[in-house]
Amino acid sequence: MSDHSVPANSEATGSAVIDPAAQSRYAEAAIVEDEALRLARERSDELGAPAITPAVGATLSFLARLVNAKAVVEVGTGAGISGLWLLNGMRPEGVLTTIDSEAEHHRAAKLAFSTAGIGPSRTRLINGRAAEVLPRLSDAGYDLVFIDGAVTDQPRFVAEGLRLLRHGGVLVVHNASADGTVADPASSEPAALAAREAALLIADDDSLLPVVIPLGRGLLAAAKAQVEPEPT
Ligand SMILES: C[S@@+](CC[C@H](N)C(=O)[O-])C[C@H]1O[C@@H](n2cnc3c(N)ncnc32)[C@H](O)[C@@H]1O
Repeated sequence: MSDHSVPANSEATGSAVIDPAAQSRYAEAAIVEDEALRLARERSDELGAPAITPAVGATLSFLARLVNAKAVVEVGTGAGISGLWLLNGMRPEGVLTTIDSEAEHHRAAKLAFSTAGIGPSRTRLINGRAAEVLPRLSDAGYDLVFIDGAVTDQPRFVAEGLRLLRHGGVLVVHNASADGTVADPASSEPAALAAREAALLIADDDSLLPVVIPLGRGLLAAAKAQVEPEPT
């Protein structure tokens, strides 16, 4: 017998329901990170740049591999944990463009990339505010866009990210749950409102196929159609 509590809707759906915390532990325990990631996590803790979890990292690698990513944009480099995972799934010659407003975070990320044996030609670190940097990047020039900045910036970054995404590419927003507040209909905190607005931008775009992946702080991923949808 499991000692996990069973959510109230399990009888109504008739499906076997596993405690979400147990599911999350299962997903995270399945991933083993290497020494470069372990060291990067230490630096990330010291800097106070909260990193994605291992299962989120594995999901990013998986998606990068799935879209055969050659060009990826990331908002929120931090100490480079998500960057390492993205690069792991990208094509060997692929380039990660990663933006962060904190030069210190970029120094830590550079160290993480070199520790992992990633050549400098594979990363383009742009130090600046994403709202100023993203508009300078090419339309439809990227296979995958990963957004991991402040939740309140998500609508602006999603709008820019969708412009950058090629057909058949994938957009991924981290902390789409706004630290769990989105699921509470009564919450009108700025972060919850912003995360909802970003999700609506995605939901309203007919070329996108979205999915919520409940790992880490919540991923909202959206696959862009291979071709422009027919006008209705
Ligand atoms: C949650 S951390 C990113 C962690 C990283 N993705 C990882 O998993 O290792 C968020 C990062 O976004 C950066 N950031 C926050 N707002 C930003 C903005 N407007 N423009 C650029 N970077 C920003 C912060 O400096 C911080 O390094």
